[in-house]
Amino acid sequence: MANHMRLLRGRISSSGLRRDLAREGRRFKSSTASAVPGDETTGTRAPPGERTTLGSDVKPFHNIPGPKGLPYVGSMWEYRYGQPGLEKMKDILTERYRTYGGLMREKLAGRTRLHVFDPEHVRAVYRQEGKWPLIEPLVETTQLYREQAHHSPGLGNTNGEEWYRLRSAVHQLMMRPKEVAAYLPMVDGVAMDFVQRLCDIMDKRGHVPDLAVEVSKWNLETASAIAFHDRKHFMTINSHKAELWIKANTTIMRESGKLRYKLPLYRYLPTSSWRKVVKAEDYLTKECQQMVEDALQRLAFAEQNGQLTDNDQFRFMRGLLASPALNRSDIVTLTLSLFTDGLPSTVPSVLSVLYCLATNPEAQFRLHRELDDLVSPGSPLTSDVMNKLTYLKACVKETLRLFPVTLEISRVCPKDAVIGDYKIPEGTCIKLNGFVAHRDPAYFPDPDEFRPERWLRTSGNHDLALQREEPGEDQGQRAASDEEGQGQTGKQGQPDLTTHPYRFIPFGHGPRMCPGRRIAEQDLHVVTARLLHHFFVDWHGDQMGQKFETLMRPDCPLDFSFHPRH
Ligand code: HEM
Repeated sequence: MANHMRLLRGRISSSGLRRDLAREGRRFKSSTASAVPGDETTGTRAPPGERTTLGSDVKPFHNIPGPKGLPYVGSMWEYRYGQPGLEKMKDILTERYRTYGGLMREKLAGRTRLHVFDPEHVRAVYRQEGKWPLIEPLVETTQLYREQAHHSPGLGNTNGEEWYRLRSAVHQLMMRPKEVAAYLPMVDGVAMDFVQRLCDIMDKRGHVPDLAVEVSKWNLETASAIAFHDRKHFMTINSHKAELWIKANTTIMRESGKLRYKLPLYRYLPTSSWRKVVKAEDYLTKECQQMVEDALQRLAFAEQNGQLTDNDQFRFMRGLLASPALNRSDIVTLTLSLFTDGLPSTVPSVLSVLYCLATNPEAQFRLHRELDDLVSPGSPLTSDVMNKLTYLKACVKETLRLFPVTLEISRVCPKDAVIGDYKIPEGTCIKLNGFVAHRDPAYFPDPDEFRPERWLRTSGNHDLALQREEPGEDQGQRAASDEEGQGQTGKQGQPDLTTHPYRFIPFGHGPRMCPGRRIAEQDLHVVTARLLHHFFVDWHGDQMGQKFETLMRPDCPLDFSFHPRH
């Protein structure tokens, strides 16, 4: 009990947030330094004509529409026990958007949240987020567990100076394209082994039992190759170990998603859900500590024996060790993030890409043609080849539009602001629900169709190039240039919403943009290239949807078949 009470002072507890807000206030006045080294994302300008200051005609916060709900618990019961139920969170939020419009206010267990659906309002939130944006923890139970166990909090679970210390230590290491491209040969090697693994285990119909688990093992193998410069054989001899990792991660994401919409009793009492989470977190942390220790020993041995012959050996570990700001606990937590964050994000995205291609044979044929031109089974995928796979990248982007992994991006308002003519008080918890724009015909014509072509444009020499238009694409520079207007101007001087830079930000934007983005994209591109070069993929199931378990994953049995093409 005492432990639970102590946890009230958690790193992103309300008092912690107040401290962070006070610090933020100081920095807004004084700081001109960029948020993370090499990042000049912030300080975006307001489009001409858009208000940024508080005036007498600004409407009060409580006038923002939203469900009334019960006293204190607010609309929590509707998510937990209403129709269509928590798993269908995406549908519930879409319905809320239809009912209340681009801004919606609701209360959940005493906490008022502002939901922001409209890309123009999303832009307004990003514009005032500052250089050290404040968030609610990505996974609240993980934040609480680490606080209790005195572990380093990890990037998505902390704010202020602690966040900056961690983020600046790994930012270049994870986000610099050159840094990530150094892992390409290893990532490609694992993807080729994965193709072989599918060939080995599929039945005569081309059906792979437990495909989601197999893709998860591929992801763990790729992540361990990057993190530890080691192949752990999770797809073969150590597959049982991988299954334990996958199970622990699934437990955390599932239970955490449920606990988010319950009264937070687990903060004071060891409820059954909380005990499951602690067991899973204990397992993952202990295993990761062991793997980090093992990697450090191998690295020391290689150093002592003059075996470190090139920079790519133990690249990630050496990068972490080179940062004096990081202690051993930070190194374990950051490595754990690299190792497991792909499970609930990259893995469902791979499954969704396969689904989109299997159910859109024309797109699949076009991709086959691109791959046949550029990829050869016996040769490694080089950066040069990857750069030319424009249709493949458009397929991945289009999949993330139709099947986004995250429903909400969190921000806490660092100072009083105006969004959509309403006053938003300092400290307001904001949820950016940009995914509704993904299915809005104003932003994406024929939004329910899988049309990778919408991401392609013809360049001067008639080659197809991938559009670079979401602000996250290049860390915000483009967003800054697009701040002049909605995007481009369409017919009759109306803003053309189909080019709005905030209509599609699957990895977020600004200094807190997903640091795993480049790693996730490389993993997705490479594995899709290898799988689709080798197989024709078919789908035999019903229409696939998504279910909510903190993040989004496929909601139905994965009835694919894989047919070798060559
Ligand atoms: C398809 C795959 C993925 C998607 C769509 C995705 C998406 C996101 C989004 C939307 C955010 C919030 C960004 C914001 O607040 O503006 C985020 C944060 C984060 N992601 Fe990812 N992610 C993916 C994969 C990964 C991977 C593979 C890793 C680890 C290697 C990772 C690590 C993180 C971390 C640590 C944060 C918190 C960053 C911070 O608060 O500074 N993500 N991700």
